[in-house]
Amino acid sequence: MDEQKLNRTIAIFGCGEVGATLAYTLVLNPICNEVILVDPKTDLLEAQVRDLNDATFRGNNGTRVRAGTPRDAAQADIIVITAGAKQKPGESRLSLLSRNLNILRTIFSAMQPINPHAIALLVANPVDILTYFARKLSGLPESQVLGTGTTLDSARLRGVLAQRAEVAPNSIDAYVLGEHGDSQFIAWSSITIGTTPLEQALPEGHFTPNFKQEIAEHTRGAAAAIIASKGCTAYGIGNIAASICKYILYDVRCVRPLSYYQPDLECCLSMPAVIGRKGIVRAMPMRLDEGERRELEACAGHLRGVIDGVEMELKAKVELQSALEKETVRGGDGSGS
Ligand SMILES: NC(=O)C1=CN([C@@H]2O[C@H](COP(=O)(O)OP(=O)(O)OC[C@H]3O[C@@H](n4cnc5c(N)ncnc54)[C@H](O)[C@@H]3O)[C@@H](O)[C@H]2O)C=CC1
Ligand SMILES: CC(=O)C(=O)O
Repeated sequence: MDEQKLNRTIAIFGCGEVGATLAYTLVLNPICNEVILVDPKTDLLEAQVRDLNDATFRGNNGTRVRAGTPRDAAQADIIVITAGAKQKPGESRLSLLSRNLNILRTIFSAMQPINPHAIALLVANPVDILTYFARKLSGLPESQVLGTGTTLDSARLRGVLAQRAEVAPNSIDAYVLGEHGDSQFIAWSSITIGTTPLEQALPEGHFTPNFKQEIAEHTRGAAAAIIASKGCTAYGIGNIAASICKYILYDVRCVRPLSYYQPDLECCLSMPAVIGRKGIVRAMPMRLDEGERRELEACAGHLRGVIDGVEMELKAKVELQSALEKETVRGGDGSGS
């Protein structure tokens, strides 16, 4: 094992489809010496640990997988959150919010205190909203809390464009931005194949509004189409989350559309950023045309609306709790009626 892999730990909350696929990807492409899995389903957890370790013995690759507690996971270099409910066919990612936010609260409260240098990588959905609240719940610096965001959608976009243009996907620079969800949008104006703008790279007459709509619908609907047949998506996100872990541990400084806090939009959504050992090293400003700018603002407005709804509900609960406590004190004093 090379020097950089020594004493590197990646903790994964949730060892269902996504968590186990990520762990398996880390075993096949070793970048750390330890993977810690945390899941309240203890039978599943033990079985996943044994099965994953079986995959490490043949090559003696130096990565070991073990079960851990939230306190163990809190000391990892990277803490990945895949824990949570997933969409049933026809359900939206946003419908998972209240269940997965409760799980997120449990996880971060069980982890305190957290390694101050850890990077929290959110995968569970709705990933942009969970990333927003993980910043608050973790107590970590803003730049150390990020979500996989539209990295997966952008890969799907490159895949479909590659088929249409008959070139390799990695020769295409194309970004889906905004929400990892229905309000996402494609930054068409900046797509290039090699250095050639997409419109010129496609056969004449192909770059039409219909073409754009068809590709956008394909990309936006890709997860639902897979979930309808197999009940989950795991390989794409497993590979992407493992790559992001590598960019972090090796300070690779790749530019990817990750979900992170956008101060001007007051929410977390995906915009290109440089990713390295400290998480979001810096934003990489991107030129958007007027229509794309409007889509970004609409997307942020939508996410902000969801966040405001959660925060109002929380505030109402706190106020109710405090009113009930006052009532109890008054009753206890004998001053109540
Ligand atoms: N961001 C993205 O691009 C993608 C996100 N996802 C999301 O990832 C999440 C996980 O999906 P799957 O693995 O397919 O679901 P799954 O149901 O197979 O696994 C979820 C696991 O989380 C565990 N869990 C629940 N509470 C926990 C806690 N407090 N601590 C640790 N583990 C806990 C469950 O016991 C379960 O084993 C879902 O929210 C899904 O929507 C899935 C694919 C892509
Ligand atoms: C499930 C999900 O978020 C995805 O595959 O994009």
